[in-house]
Amino acid sequence: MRGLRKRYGDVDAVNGVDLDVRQGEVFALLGPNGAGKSTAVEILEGHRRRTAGEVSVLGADPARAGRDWRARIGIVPQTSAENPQLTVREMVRHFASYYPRPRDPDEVIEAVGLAEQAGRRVGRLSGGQRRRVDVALGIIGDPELLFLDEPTTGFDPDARRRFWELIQGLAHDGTTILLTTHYLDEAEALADRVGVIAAGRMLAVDTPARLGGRATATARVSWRDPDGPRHIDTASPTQVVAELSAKFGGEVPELAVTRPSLEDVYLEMIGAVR
Ligand SMILES: Nc1ncnc2c1ncn2[C@@H]1O[C@H](COP(=O)(O)OP(=O)(O)OP(=O)(O)O)[C@@H](O)[C@H]1O
Repeated sequence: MRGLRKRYGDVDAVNGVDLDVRQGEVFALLGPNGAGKSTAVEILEGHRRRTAGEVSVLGADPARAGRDWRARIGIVPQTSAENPQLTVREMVRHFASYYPRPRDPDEVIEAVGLAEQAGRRVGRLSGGQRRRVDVALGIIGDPELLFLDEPTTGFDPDARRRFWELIQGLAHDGTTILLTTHYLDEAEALADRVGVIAAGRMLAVDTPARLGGRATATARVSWRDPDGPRHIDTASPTQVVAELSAKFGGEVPELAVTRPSLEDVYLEMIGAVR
């Protein structure tokens, strides 16, 4: 996208965003509530009209692309409209019939961890289980490009880890993935690169490890002395650890070397535009 803008009345929801997501990449869009993430993603999906700017998705303009293009993308929207009367298996099979080359419905149900619930009506599932149905419907068409809008909201920790493995598997098989998330650990686990949006503008795009200068940021070396916990902030933690090791003659009690977390740099970044 180049110079993407979306205006609702007098609100600039997306205010001149440039972004390239590469084929085969997992890209995470981060940003506070109301930053413009869903608006941008829905424009890319062809579900929302833009006010201005250029957009190309799999070589087509989503505002004009047709059914063939639609069959090549998969969408897990933020809120879904499932039929509560259908069973999980009926629902997934039904969606499979929309696509020219769908994946096997039972395999997809298994992959999202719903094999045991396959015969249960969607309306009887828990919130997290319904979210897994959404994910199943997003991948049933075997998309080249998958959009995931806050996919793991409501997942328990085990389901989130399993979902990550599913996404890593899809990425490994070459699916390009654009996701939005409020979970920084999710972005760190999944994304090749992240983009931080606030107030409709892209503040930074980088790998999770390098965002906001994380990789070169001052490290904190902390340990326990006989008289209590100690720490030093330093640009050369290896040297500090070597000195401590010599001083203690071996193991340094409670030794840790830490750098700012992705959440630390993210919060600092969005704090600057509040
Ligand atoms: N249909 C609409 N009509 C008017 N304003 C809208 C509409 N949809 C979104 N907005 C406004 O556009 C801005 C961006 O909203 P958007 O849903 O894109 O944010 P988001 O980053 O996805 O937020 P969240 O993390 O809460 O999902 C907000 O100020 C929102 O109130």
